[in-house]
Amino acid sequence: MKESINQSFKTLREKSPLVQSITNYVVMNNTANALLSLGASPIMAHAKSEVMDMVSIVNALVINIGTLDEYWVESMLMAVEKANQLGKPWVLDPVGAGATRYRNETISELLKHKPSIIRGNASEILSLADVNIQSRGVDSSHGSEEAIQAAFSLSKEIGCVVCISGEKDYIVEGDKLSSLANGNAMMAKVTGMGCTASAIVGAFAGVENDLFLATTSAMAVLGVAGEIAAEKSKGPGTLQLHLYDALYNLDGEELMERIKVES
Ligand SMILES: Nc1ncnc2c1ncn2[C@@H]1O[C@H](COP(=O)(O)OP(=O)(O)O)[C@@H](O)[C@H]1O
Ligand SMILES: Cc1ncsc1CCOP(=O)(O)O
Ligand SMILES: [Mg+2]
Repeated sequence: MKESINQSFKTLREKSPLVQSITNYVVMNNTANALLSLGASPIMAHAKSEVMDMVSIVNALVINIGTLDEYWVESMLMAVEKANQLGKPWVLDPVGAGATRYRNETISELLKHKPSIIRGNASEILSLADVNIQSRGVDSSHGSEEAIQAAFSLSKEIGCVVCISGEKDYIVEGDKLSSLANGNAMMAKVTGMGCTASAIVGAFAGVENDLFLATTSAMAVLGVAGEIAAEKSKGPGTLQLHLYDALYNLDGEELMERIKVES
C-alpha cells in the first residue's frame, strides 16, 4: 500500500490535476492554497452560467455544503449531473450533516447523484448513514472509529468510497478498509482542515483511477504534512502556514518514512 501511495503522489506532482470546488466561504482561500502547495491547480466556480462548462475541463469536482444556500445548491446539482455524464470523479464533503433539516435535505438530493467519494468527520458520516445523532455543527462529537460500520453501510448503499477523518482516518470501499495514524490533534483547531482534506482527495481522484487508493493517498499526504507542520508550530495560526510549506516541500522519501498505514 505504501508503495502505491508514493506512486500516486508522484503521478499527482507530474500531472498537476485541475480541481473544481463549489465550496464554502470560510475555506475557499485555505483550500486553494493547499492545492497549489501540493502541486495541483484549484478553480472555484459556482455560477450556473458556467458551472457545467467548467466541469468539462477539470479533472475532478469537489462539492462542499459548508455555507450552502438555494442558488449554490442548484449549481451543485448541475455540476454533479455534468460530472456523472462525463464520468469524472466527484467528492462530497457533507459539512455539518445532521445539524439542520436543510443540510440533511440537500445531502439527500446530492446522494441521489452518487458521489464517487464521501469525506467527512465521524458525526457527519454517522448522520449520512441515518444513525440518529445530535450533530454539534461542523466539528465532530464522535471518534472516527465509531463511524466505521456506518461507513461500510454507506459505501455499499451508494457504491462509493467513504473516508472518516479524525485522530485516525479510515477509508472504506465495499469490504475494504484502510486506516492512517498520521496527523496531529492541533489540525482540528484550524478551520477548514477537513475541507482541505476533501480538496486533496479531489486532486488525487483526478489522477488515480483507483479511488480507494486515491483517497488513502490523499489522507496520508495531508496527515504526514500536518504532523511535519505541527512539529514547527506553536499554535493553529502557524500550523496553517507551516502546512502549506510542508505540502510544498514534501518528497516521496519523507512520505514513505512517516506513513502509518494499515490495510
Ligand atoms: N486528533 C487528531 N490527531 C491527528 N490528526 C487529526 C486529529 N483530528 C483531526 N486530524 C486530521 O485533521 C484533518 C481534518 O480532519 P477532521 O478534523 O476530522 O475534519 P473536519 O474539519 O471536517 O471535522 C484530517 O487530516 C485528520 O486526519
Ligand atoms: C466553520 C464553518 N462554518 C461553515 S463551513 C465552515 C468550515 C468548516 O470546515 P472544516 O469542516 O474543514 O473544519
Ligand atoms: Mg468538515
